[in-house]
Amino acid sequence: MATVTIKNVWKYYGETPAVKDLNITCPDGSFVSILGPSGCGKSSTMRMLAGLEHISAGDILFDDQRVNDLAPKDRDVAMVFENYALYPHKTVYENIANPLRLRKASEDTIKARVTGAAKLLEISHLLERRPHELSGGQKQRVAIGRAIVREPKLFLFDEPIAHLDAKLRAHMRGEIKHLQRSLGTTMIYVTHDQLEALSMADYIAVMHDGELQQWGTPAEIFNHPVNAWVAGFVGEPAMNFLTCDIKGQGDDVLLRHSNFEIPLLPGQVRQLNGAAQAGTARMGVRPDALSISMTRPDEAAMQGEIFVNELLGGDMLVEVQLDDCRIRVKTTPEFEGKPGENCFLSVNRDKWHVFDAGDGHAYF
Ligand SMILES: Nc1ncnc2c1ncn2[C@@H]1O[C@H](COP(=O)(O)OP(=O)(O)OP(=O)(O)O)[C@@H](O)[C@H]1O
Repeated sequence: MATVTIKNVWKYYGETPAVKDLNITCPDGSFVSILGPSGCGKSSTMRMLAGLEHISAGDILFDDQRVNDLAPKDRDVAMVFENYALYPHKTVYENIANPLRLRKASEDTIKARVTGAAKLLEISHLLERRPHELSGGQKQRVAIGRAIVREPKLFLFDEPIAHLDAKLRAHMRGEIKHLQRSLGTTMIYVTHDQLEALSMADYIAVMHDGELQQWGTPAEIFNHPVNAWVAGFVGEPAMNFLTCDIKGQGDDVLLRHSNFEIPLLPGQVRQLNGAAQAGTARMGVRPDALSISMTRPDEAAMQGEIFVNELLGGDMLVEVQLDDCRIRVKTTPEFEGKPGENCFLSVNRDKWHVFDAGDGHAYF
């Protein structure tokens, strides 16, 4: 186990920076997800942690040890990739045993660790098979087994379940989280899938364009995004954004859209801190922080027209045309409004956000 510190780390490929001044501390024994879209620098970060990529500037420390110049084999790190790279001609047992054989471990140690890992991963019955006789999920377990037997101080998982089908992915999310908890080994898990990060990690590092946008627990990232980019990236269905004017003075401040006006709560006025008063701002509201009705509930309600309804299992997602934009509302499957009908939307006033119209930082 190890505390992993990434300190002012940069990665350049030629002139182009792929990772820009990254600072992250992953506590010992924690499950940390590095989350971001394709090209944001996730894999470059992982490869620097593993020692597969030179660090252009900055330091990486495992506990107090600076590992910048340590060869991959000396870092005591086990990696699992999306491509599990099993040896096709070897049995599952031998695939899992391979790193121990390379270390010249004793036959007793190999047997104990391989059977232990197989039991943990529930693949004991597959030990004599070869990779072509396994499903995608089973192959991934073998790859994880091969990482576990090394008993490393750090696991690096790079999109390990991205290619599995949705049902198996959901299952493996739980399995990997459970595994990390039972082993207690620090894990850094790269994904572009916000649901994976939110459901598995103790802490999430959200990256965009090589830069760390936000570090926090899943609840902090989801409920208090630091900027409009994080707010829009995390959460499914995605947050709605509306450009509004901010009007008023003192404690009486309103968010005004062509369609509605919402008075800010006193705490929200303080958080705005005068910075965006008398200007434009972006209002952000998640689909489940809105409620929809067919009659006007109060003066502050937004008025729109139902564009389309989508039934998503236990929820109904309603897309509403609001002047020149569309916003999405989560409601129950019993909702009876039909496309083309007028409707009203109310905002849960504790659960909306205001972002700066310029740089997008969150006021609240
Ligand atoms: N070996 C390389 N040479 C040049 N540029 C590279 C190299 N590897 C990555 N890059 C560039 O660095 C940036 C970050 O790439 P990286 O693979 O770290 O992103 P990522 O977030 O892991 O993306 P993905 O999810 O698609 O794998 C991208 O713009 C990519 O094109």
